[in-house]
Amino acid sequence: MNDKPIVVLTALDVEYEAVREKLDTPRVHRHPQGTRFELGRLAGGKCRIALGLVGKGNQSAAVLTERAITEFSPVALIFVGVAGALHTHIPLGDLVVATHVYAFHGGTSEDDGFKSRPRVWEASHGADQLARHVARDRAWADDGRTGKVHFGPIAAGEVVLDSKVSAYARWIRQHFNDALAIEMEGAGVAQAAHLNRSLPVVVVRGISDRADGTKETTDREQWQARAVANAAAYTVALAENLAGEERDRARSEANDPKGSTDMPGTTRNVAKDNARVGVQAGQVYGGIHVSSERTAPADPAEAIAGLAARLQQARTSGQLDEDTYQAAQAELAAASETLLTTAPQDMGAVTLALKKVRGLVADVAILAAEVGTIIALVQGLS
Ligand SMILES: Nc1nc2c([nH]c(=O)n2[C@H]2C[C@H](O)[C@@H](COP(=O)(O)OP(=O)(O)OP(=O)(O)O)O2)c(=O)[nH]1
Repeated sequence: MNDKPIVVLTALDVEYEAVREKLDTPRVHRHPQGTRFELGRLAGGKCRIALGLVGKGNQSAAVLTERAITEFSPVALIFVGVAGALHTHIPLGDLVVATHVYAFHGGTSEDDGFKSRPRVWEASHGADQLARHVARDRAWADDGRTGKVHFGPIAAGEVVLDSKVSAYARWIRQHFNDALAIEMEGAGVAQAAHLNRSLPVVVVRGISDRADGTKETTDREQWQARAVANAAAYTVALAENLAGEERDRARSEANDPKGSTDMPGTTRNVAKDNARVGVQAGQVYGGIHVSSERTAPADPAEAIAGLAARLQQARTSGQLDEDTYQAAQAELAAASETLLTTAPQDMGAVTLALKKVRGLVADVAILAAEVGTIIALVQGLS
């Protein structure tokens, strides 16, 4: 089964908490640069979520979206948060899902005034259709939620708008008249996704104020928490649907590999003790070309570095759990260190550390085999 997660990003703690509540026993996933994601399945559902907090603003949203995409290779990305309404027909607590995101700050300042040069990102057709379907279905509101989902453009900039009459308010009304809501992260997220082969992104915003000078009051009345609770409920339903579509797609490709340019589903083997798995295949079409997947490096240090990278991939794909991954990396680091500081005839400690790694990754046959190859390389040094 294809088990790539859906990445869900948020800017504020109140937004993060609203989504986190929906996860069944989330576990921390630490990025080497310090970003902490939480991975978990939706309670009562099948979809895996990688949840992250990007903070306020388009810049950090773009950087951390890029980081999340690289780390998890997700099926799709959803940004969930609050926003201010730009049209009076959208009440507090309703949701706005972006059909377009305007980066409204772009422009040129000339003698006769400021000319707008916004960047615009359009939601992908498939994601937009599915988001509308989920909104119509209203199963997400089964627990009595009354919020409505509106589809339309969202304006994303670097300011919190809390006025009807300020220069910003006039500027937005004049140039982005169809924008339904205003916020500060959608443009960064959309740009990062666009640069990643146009990964499908859905921006979901719960309306928590009217961007009209009353934000302090609506914040005090807890509208952020109320609005984002609606947004999180809708997001859960959307994520399950996005993941379901991806499963259907993977299944139909596996059943009809001729119509697909990708490899059908991956076959994963678990080899224990002395068992070995040669080739296991469901159906084989056409001529068969067999070659070794990788040429093993002759240098043990290089081989250990390659293995460290593959351990990381195995952790990301869920083949290795966090504790096993950390323990294996620690042994690998010890092996590397000893390799550098020990004479070639005295490699016992390196071999021992590598054997511990092999024991730790024994459930992932391909990794265990790779460790075996490195052990042989190291033993060949002495
Ligand atoms: N409800 C609402 N949310 C907005 C607006 N503009 C805006 O960027 N957002 C979204 C995106 C940001 O992540 C976040 C900003 O809201 P906030 O409550 O943190 O704004 P603030 O900086 O004035 O808040 P504070 O820390 O001063 O209390 O909410 C807006 O006008 N209304």
